[in-house]
Formats: sequence, C-alpha cells, structure tokens
Amino acid sequence: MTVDIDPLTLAMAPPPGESPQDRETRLQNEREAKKRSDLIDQELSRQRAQDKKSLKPVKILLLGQSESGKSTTLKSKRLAYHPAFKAERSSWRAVVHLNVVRSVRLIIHALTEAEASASSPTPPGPDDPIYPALTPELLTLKMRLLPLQQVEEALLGKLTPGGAFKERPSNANGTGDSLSPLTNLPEDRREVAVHSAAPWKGAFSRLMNNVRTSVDGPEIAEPQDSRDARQLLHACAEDMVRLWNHPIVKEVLRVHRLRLEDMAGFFLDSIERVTSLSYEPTDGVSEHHFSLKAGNMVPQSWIVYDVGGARVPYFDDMDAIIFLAPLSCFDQVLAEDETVNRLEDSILLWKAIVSSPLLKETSLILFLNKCDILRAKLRSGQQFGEYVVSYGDKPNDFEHTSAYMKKKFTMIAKQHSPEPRGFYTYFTSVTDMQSTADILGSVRDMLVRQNLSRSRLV
Ligand SMILES: Nc1nc2c(ncn2[C@@H]2O[C@H](COP(=O)(O)OP(=O)(O)OP(=O)(O)O)[C@@H](O)[C@H]2O)c(=O)[nH]1
Repeated sequence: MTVDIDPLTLAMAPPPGESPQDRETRLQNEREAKKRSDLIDQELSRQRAQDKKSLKPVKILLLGQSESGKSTTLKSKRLAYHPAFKAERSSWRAVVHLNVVRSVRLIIHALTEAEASASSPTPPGPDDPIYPALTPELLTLKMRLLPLQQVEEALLGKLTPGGAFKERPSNANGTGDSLSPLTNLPEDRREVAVHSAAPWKGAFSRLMNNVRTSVDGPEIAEPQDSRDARQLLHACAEDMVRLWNHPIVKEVLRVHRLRLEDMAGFFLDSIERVTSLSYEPTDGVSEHHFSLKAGNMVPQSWIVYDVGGARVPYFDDMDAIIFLAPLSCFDQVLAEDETVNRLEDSILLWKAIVSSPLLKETSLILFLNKCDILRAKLRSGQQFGEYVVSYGDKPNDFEHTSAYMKKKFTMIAKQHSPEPRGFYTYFTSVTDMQSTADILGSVRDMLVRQNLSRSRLV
C-alpha cells in the first residue's frame, strides 16, 4: 500500500521520538518565527502604502521638431492608447469646436449691431461706426446659424464641471444676440482658449479633473450631447465658411474693430477640417496619463505632455524633457523653409530648450532618433559630411556620425544650460516599439531614483 504524503507535510512533521519538552521548544520556536514573519509582512505593507503616497507621477515634456517621432514614442508597446487618451482627444476637440462657435457668435453679434445701426432713426454721430448695409442673403445666413448657440452651451457643459456657466446672459428672445464681445466675458469663460500657454493650462486642468482615469479605468464614451454638437457643427460648416468669407462680414468686423484672427483659438480658416465628422485634433498641448509597473514595484504614474510643433513651451514642475532629434534628416530641408536643413533646425530648437530659464531644473533626456534610417542612408552611400560640413571627411558610418552628433548635442546642453542638470542620451529607433518601451523603462527607473534621492528617501 502507498501513502500519499506531500513533501511539505513531511518536512513540517515532528521528528520521530520527540519528547514533550522538545515538542514545547519546537512549538515555541515556530510561534516566534511566525511572529517575526507577520511583523515583516506588516512592515512591507506599511512601506508599500507609504511608497504609494510618496511616488508622485513622473511628469515628462515630450519635445522635438515636427515628424521627429513624438507620437510614435507615445505609441510604444506599453504606452499604447488607452481610454484616458481617447477622452483627452475628445475634450480637445470640444475646445476647438467651442472656439469656432464662439467666433461665429461674435460675428453674429457684430452683424446685429450693424443691423441696429442701419434701422436706427437717428443719424450716426461723428464718432459712431459706419457699417455697410447687410444683404438679405447675409441676414438669412445669420438666422440659419443661430442654433449654434446651443452647441456652445453643450460644449461648455462638457468642458466645465457642474454646468458652471448655465446662467449666461441672453436677450429676451433667447438668441444670445445681446452677448458682449469676448473681451467683456467673465474671466473664466475666456479661459477656454487655444494657442496660448496660460489659458491652456487652465482649460486642461479643468478637463483633467473631469476625465482623468487610470490605465485600468473605464472607457469614457463621448456623451450624446457632445456627439449632437458635432453633427450640428458639421451641418452648419458650409454656412460658417460663407459667413466668414463674406466681404460684407469682413467690412463689418473691420468697422467693429474685431480682429478674430488675432484671438486665441482662431480656427475660422479651418472650419471644414475641424468640423468634419472624422476630425481628430492634433494641434496644441495634449496630456497623456498612464501608469507603468515593473516587477513588484508600486505602479508609477506618468504624465507626458506633447506640445506639438517646434515651440519652447512654458511649463514648470516637470521631471524631465524627452527631446527627439531625428539624426536621419541630415540631408533634408524644412518644408516651410527650404533654406534650412532639418538637422540644423533640430539643433537650434535643442539650444533654445536647454537655454530656457523656465526649464532649467528639468532633466534632459535626448533621444537621437531614427537611427535605423540613418544607418540605411549611410549604407546606401549618402555622404554625411556633404550636408554637415563641420563633420569633414571622417568615416561615413553609423558609429562615427552618431557619436559626432551625440557630442554636438551634449556640448550644447553643457554650455547652454543655465544650471547643471541631469542629462542622458539614447540612440533610438522609436518605431521599434519593444526597444522604445525598454528605454522608457530605464528612463522611468532613473527618474524614480532621482525623485527618491531628491526627497532623501535613499
Ligand atoms: N524608421 C523610423 N521611422 C520613424 C522613427 N521615428 C518616427 N518615425 C516615423 O516618422 C514619422 C513621424 O513620426 P511622428 O511620431 O508622427 O512624429 P511627431 O514628432 O509626432 O510629428 P508631429 O506630429 O508633426 O509633431 C512617422 O511616419 C513615424 O513612423 C524611427 O525611429 N524610425
């Protein structure tokens, strides 16, 4: 007969022939070992709870000239799109749309003033504006666009918590014609604007309060009223384009001294694009939240700000800047200015960023990117020194050219940083999602260590 005894039971079994005294000693030892083990467990969970509190999110600013690989970096395997990202996109779209309807409202308001002045029984005084006469076609356009006011309400509802702006001024017939120009609006309503750093921060922090989720959070569906708003905007697109391009409207705006094109959030020249049903906003600051977890560590939250385009942004409180410099573009020129070499432009942007006093305490992480394309170009015989004259006739291979560029970027960081700061470089091909995810993992570890040592925890 066989007895099925598992090895653990066997190991824990009292030794054969154990005396009552030995048994008591053994049990006492076991009780003490258990007590120690429980204490260790308690300490570990206390530390974990403490870490959870002390681990601030890592805040990263993602920068680089257009086409340098910013979006691709964000798409790397472990940072794949997730619900919060979608929610932010749709909120950003709401901000763009809000700016469109708001601009249209201002035009309608100016037309109403022009109409009122034409029908006024008293002749205009010497200081009164002289408006051109409005055509019946324009008056019809104006009527047709009035329903857009509801869109503005819906969008404001989406962007501001708790419908804070329900009590907006409106005239007796409810058309909103009596609204004052933008400059007379309450401060917090003017804030929902784009192309201007400060208002953006306000608008986005409000958005984030509304839509912030974690990686594990639920998917946020676009609300019905916001979808209706998009449909209505789309349906009105043609009328809005006609209104904005109408020569009499231009003249009325001139007399009214309203220069919409100078205002934050000007999108009237892009009505067709931004009101298309498939419009996905790409312009402006977007904020990406996710959390990365390694082994047993507490998940580390990341916030990555993608400013888009080649501007030096105004952000404080960042842990690091990831700057993407595409090395492979040594033989290309800028689309907007064919006299400027793209690699040279990247160096200039780098110089501007590292010299910025506003970002002086932020660590720099340089991704010398598109290394795979650089390799392929050099292998096919493209001569690096022909475009980067200072390179001279050094060997035309990846090792030498990449090392040369690393040295150049490093020198600039050393010479132009207002204060000594953390500086790390990586050669990257961010289309290789796995290796980018690994590099971001190292960046995270490095920043976590940096944060911990700053707060004297290690
Ligand atoms: N082969 C290769 N292609 C890359 C690499 N990085 C980016 N690309 C490609 O370059 C193009 C531009 O990359 P994006 O990530 O869109 O660049 P971006 O910086 O977000 O560009 P903007 O949106 O214009 O600011 C895309 O087609 C990418 O697939 C790389 O390391 N290797």
